[in-house]
Amino acid sequence: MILNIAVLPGDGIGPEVTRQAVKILKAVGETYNHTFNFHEEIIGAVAIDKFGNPLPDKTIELCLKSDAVLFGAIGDPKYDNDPTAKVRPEQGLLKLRKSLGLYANIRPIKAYPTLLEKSPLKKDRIEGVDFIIFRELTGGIYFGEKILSDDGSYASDLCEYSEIEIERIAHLAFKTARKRKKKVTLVDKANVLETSRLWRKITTHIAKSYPDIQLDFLFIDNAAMQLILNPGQFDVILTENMFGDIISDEGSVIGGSIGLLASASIGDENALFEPIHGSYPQAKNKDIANPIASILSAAMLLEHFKLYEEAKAVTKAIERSLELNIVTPDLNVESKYGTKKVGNFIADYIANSDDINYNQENIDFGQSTII
Ligand SMILES: NC(=O)C1=CN([C@@H]2O[C@H](COP(=O)(O)OP(=O)(O)OC[C@H]3O[C@@H](n4cnc5c(N)ncnc54)[C@H](O)[C@@H]3O)[C@@H](O)[C@H]2O)C=CC1
Ligand SMILES: CC(C)CC(=O)C(=O)O
Ligand SMILES: [Mg+2]
Repeated sequence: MILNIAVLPGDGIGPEVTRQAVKILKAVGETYNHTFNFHEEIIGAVAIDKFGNPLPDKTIELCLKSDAVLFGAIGDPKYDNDPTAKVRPEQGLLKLRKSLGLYANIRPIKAYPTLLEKSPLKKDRIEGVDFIIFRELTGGIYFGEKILSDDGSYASDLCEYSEIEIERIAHLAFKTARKRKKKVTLVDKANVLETSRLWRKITTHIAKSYPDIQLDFLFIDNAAMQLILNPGQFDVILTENMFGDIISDEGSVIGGSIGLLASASIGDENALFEPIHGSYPQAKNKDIANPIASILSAAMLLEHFKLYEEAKAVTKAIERSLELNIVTPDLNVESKYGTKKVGNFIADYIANSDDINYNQENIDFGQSTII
């Protein structure tokens, strides 16, 4: 298969982790005889520094003509600490999602057997946990009209949703549940918000076309608690933009690190693959950021193009790195392995298959010649 992949590393740890994902895709391409072409462009704070624009036209054009986008992260403390900044890195990502019509952000969350002890949550609560959050990505409060009064004493963010925005992601969630444990939980705040009541009405209507799927409702405040108390109850969570953003970071605690959580942002015409974490500026250029979220996002890209065997090879290599404790310091504070070495191990494992006897003491890291 030939794929043209736009690579947007972005800011902070974005370039480091994305480099590992590209390395893994190159290993997959070489091992399974695919041609993956990579074209890089800027987005976020680096693009503001260069062009005064967090999403330059060239970047959108590249994404629109590519088969898929691999995104790193955006954000920089100089904007986070300046609430008056008019141009912000995050606007680049929001505009990109809107421009590409990426309305469904799919965030799988699972507890890896080898990491059960790494989570601050009790083992018996998280064992076997495996659910997916379907987060609406181009509507809601992030995209509604924003007002700041001239004297700066009043601000407003409008939360809006239309029927079609809810319908299209709800169908995706129900279809996915059909292939899983057949349960959809709509997370909202329908006791207070008009938009949430619209979500309930439309989702209840759509559920009639999926009689084999159980539809449950949870208010967001309760859902935030249930996610910690009893995460095993979830299969597919369907929710609006901001609630999905928040509960997925919370859910990452189940796996042991946000550095493990990948996502696919899907539209009718385009697809983008991105870790759920941000630019983690404290770790920039320190070779400590966990690259697995980015590498798993690359695996989701492969699945999107029905390259299931290839995606499996990536997840198997990741699982092996976790089993061998070849992990970054977020999963083992005493780890001697950094971002690059974890990436190298996973790339080498894919290229050499599991015939090699990986003896941790004998691993010659850096032998990966791919990047
Ligand atoms: N999709 C994106 O590009 C996102 C961008 N941001 C931006 O990122 C910047 C930092 O935001 P924060 O709230 O600090 O969120 P963050 O996700 O960058 O970091 C929060 C914490 O998560 C952990 N973490 C994140 N990524 C990790 C990785 N790969 N390996 C190990 N640990 C990791 C670290 O402990 C870190 O302190 C801000 O400018 C924010 O706007 C935040 C979220 C998403
Ligand atoms: C940085 C924001 C625009 C979004 C965010 O936090 C996310 O997509 O997870
Ligand atoms: Mg977020």
